[in-house]
Amino acid sequence: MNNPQELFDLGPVVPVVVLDEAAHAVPLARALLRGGIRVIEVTLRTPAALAAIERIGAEVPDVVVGAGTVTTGEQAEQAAKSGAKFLISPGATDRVLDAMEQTGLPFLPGVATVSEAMRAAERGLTALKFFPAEAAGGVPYLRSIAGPLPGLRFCPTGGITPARAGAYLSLPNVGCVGGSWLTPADALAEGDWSRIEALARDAAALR
Ligand SMILES: O=C(O)C(=O)C[C@H](O)[C@H](O)COP(=O)(O)O
Repeated sequence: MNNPQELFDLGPVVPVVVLDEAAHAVPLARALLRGGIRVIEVTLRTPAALAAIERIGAEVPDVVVGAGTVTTGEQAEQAAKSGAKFLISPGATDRVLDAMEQTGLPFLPGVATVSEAMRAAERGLTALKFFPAEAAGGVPYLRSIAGPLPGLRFCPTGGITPARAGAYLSLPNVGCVGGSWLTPADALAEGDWSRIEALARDAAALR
């Protein structure tokens, strides 16, 4: 995969995961895969994240694993070294954009305003994360900007629930949605993989 638009073809929902234990990475990825989810965003918010990315890449090759919460250039490099197949950032500073570009990996920079989206487009970036989706205006916002910014497609993330996801996915400028609801912290802590598999199955059927 080298085009970020291809991320949108991996399925309607990108699970956003916070992993405290690298040992949970492989059983989690397998549970998501059994439920029909082929993509996973491991957020770089915990010390276990890079090892988790490495393990999923090595042991669950049918899942496309990427890194989320990329907020520094160094994190972009580290994620690429750990085998991340894509990068996702909540924002779009020049430094982070440069670093993500340098990895050669497909990436989704985060934007929340029209000017941010236009700045990204000026760099040739047309696949973007819309974050924080619900707080920044949600479905009506994305619908409003589809006219003036017809070349851009978004992965809205932030505050999206299974009940809200369908409305986003019906918009022409939405490629997929991201969310942490598929991997609740208590299910992860308990190793409740069947619950996660069921949540994944419902999410995979969303579009
Ligand atoms: O970590 C990142 O890169 C982010 O930008 C934030 C996450 O995508 C959201 O926190 C997920 O949102 P929830 O589904 O509301 O939990």
